Amino acid sequence: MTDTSTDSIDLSAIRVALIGAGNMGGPVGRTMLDAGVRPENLRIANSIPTSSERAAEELGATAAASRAEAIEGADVVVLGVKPYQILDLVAELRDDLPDGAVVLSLAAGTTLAQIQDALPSDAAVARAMPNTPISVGEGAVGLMRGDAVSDEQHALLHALFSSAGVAVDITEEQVHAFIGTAGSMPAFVFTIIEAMTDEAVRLGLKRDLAASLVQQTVRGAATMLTESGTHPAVAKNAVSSPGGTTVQGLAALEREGVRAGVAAAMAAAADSSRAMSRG
Ligand SMILES: NC(=O)C1=CN([C@@H]2O[C@H](COP(=O)(O)OP(=O)(O)OC[C@H]3O[C@@H](n4cnc5c(N)ncnc54)[C@H](OP(=O)(O)O)[C@@H]3O)[C@@H](O)[C@H]2O)C=CC1
Ligand SMILES: O=C(O)[C@@H]1CCC=N1
Repeated sequence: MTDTSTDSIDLSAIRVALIGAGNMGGPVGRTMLDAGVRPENLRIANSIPTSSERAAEELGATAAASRAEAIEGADVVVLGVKPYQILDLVAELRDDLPDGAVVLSLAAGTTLAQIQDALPSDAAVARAMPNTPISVGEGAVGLMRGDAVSDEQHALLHALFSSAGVAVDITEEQVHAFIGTAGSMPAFVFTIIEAMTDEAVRLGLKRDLAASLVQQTVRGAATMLTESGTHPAVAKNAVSSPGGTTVQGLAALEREGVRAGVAAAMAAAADSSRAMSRG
């Protein structure tokens, strides 16, 4: 996985069509606005005009009257619909795609080759595997580049995700691991945070305090590892006094199979991605 410099790419004249601004397309639109795309140059088309208008208002972008209108003159066409819809959408847009536009699919489990096959052979196609924390600039994006994507288009895609958190190039084989580790991971973390918060309430803390303590501790632990480069096992040992409270909790975690549970969740997401890609 590699990082790409996005220094000095001016996004103020770049036109983006966002077809499908839902739970993931919405944050993708937001991060592109944060990176410098102008609101009038981010045109949104959802399934029906009222939905496009609602999404555009929420993001501070522009609603298009139709999918065809959204992609007119676009430099980048982002496809944020569900995987089962994407090839029909590509077939619908095929004849109206502007020359020089790069098609960027967010869909899990639909390969570059499948999208490329539905388009003229010289069409530039890329995939992005984002996660929802890009909405706060703390997400991760894996970018997959099709053969017809030029160096300039590739740099443009990186620039569009420059406010997302981390954006790295990955291969389509790596995307399965990437989904387990980043794309689906927020849902696993949210579930664990919910469980910790509920238990803090059961132990007697008020819910507001419980929620803020759990979030602060999870955020703090992650920041500590990032900033210090310390191995998690070393950081864990520094919390664990001999015969103290932490070792009792850690022994319970191991007994309950938390490590195996986390690994199984990540592997299940990766396996599901691989199975979807096989069709
Ligand atoms: N959610 C996540 O965390 C992640 C999702 N993804 C991928 O992102 C894609 C979208 O997922 P998600 O955002 O969760 O799904 P949502 O259901 O939240 O959003 C789908 C969006 O597509 C729109 N849509 C549906 N049909 C059409 C159409 N014919 N033309 C234009 N827009 C249409 C919907 O509009 P309307 O509301 O009007 O129906 C909605 O805005 C999927 O392919 C998924 O694999 C990738 C990484 C993470
Ligand atoms: O659940 C899904 O299929 C999508 C892909 C990664 C996160 N959400």
